[in-house]
Amino acid sequence: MRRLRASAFARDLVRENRLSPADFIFPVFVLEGSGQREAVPSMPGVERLSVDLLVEQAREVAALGIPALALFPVVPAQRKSLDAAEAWNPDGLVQRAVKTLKDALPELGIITDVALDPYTTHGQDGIIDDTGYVLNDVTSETLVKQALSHAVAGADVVAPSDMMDGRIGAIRQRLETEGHLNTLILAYAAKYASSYYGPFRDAVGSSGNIKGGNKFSYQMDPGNSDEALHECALDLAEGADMIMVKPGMPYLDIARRVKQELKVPTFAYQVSGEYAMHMAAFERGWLAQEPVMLESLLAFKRAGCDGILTYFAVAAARALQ
Ligand SMILES: NCc1[nH]cc(CCC(=O)O)c1CC(=O)O
Ligand SMILES: [Mg+2]
Repeated sequence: MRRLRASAFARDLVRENRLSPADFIFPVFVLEGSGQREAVPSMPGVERLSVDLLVEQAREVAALGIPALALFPVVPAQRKSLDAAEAWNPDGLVQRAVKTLKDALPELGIITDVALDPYTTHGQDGIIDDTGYVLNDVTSETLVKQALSHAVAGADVVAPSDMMDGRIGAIRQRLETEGHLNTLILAYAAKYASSYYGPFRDAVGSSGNIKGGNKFSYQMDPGNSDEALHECALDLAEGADMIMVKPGMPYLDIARRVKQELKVPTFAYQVSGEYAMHMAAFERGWLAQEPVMLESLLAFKRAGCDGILTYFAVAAARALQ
């Protein structure tokens, strides 16, 4: 076996999987105002940006050959409510950010997150009843309005990350009747109730709202694997174009099964906690940043993913130039 490992040319020639900037989706946190830039303490190197600065960052993203951005809003407390009405405000932060980005960089794919957690006072992804239970169908109707407002603003891809049942079908139907025939749906079909999301909740400012709560009644149980295939099959039947598995590295087995059994475009989200643990080790000098970052991303390709949503997108794309 060692003959093919003995020289760089032979290793290059027989390498089965490789990374390219075209594999990445870059997640960004968008703030109100202009000239605003805030560091996220639990995610070193990640900044929340107002739309004007985000456009500058998006230019670099596009120049590096990264195909798409995923937008996550930081919603001011006074815009949060029990009914999450700000989520479908045509002049809301996300809707304005989408318009501005599409005007500035029409070729860059813009993916929007369809979920209510940035907009609810309690930080849950849906509308709750008086026991705190997240109501499925009422939430789904709200998600339809939110997704449509994103499509109207010009989003290329709407990405429901809420895990309500039936919402993909409802969103697809509404997009069709409103004439948004080519708006893509990236379904967070296999999204686990993970403890790796903590830094993200800090970044969007929802961790204080959700307090000691959890999302066990709608996100998947980490013990399950077959259920992920069932979830993905349902979302595909309802009209999803692409599937997201989330988190990433601890769920590579799921990404592998989804790709192998369903043979559809499959993405994985290397989530905030995965980013944070890598960065913590890099900052301490315990792991070497560039090779470990690239190795962590290559694992997704080997598992069969078509792409990776990662906070390392820009750093990795630079490393690959
Ligand atoms: N709609 C919720 C949402 N959208 C993106 C993330 C997490 C992403 C990350 O950790 O990087 C979450 C997590 C949650 O359920 O609170
Ligand atoms: Mg589902």
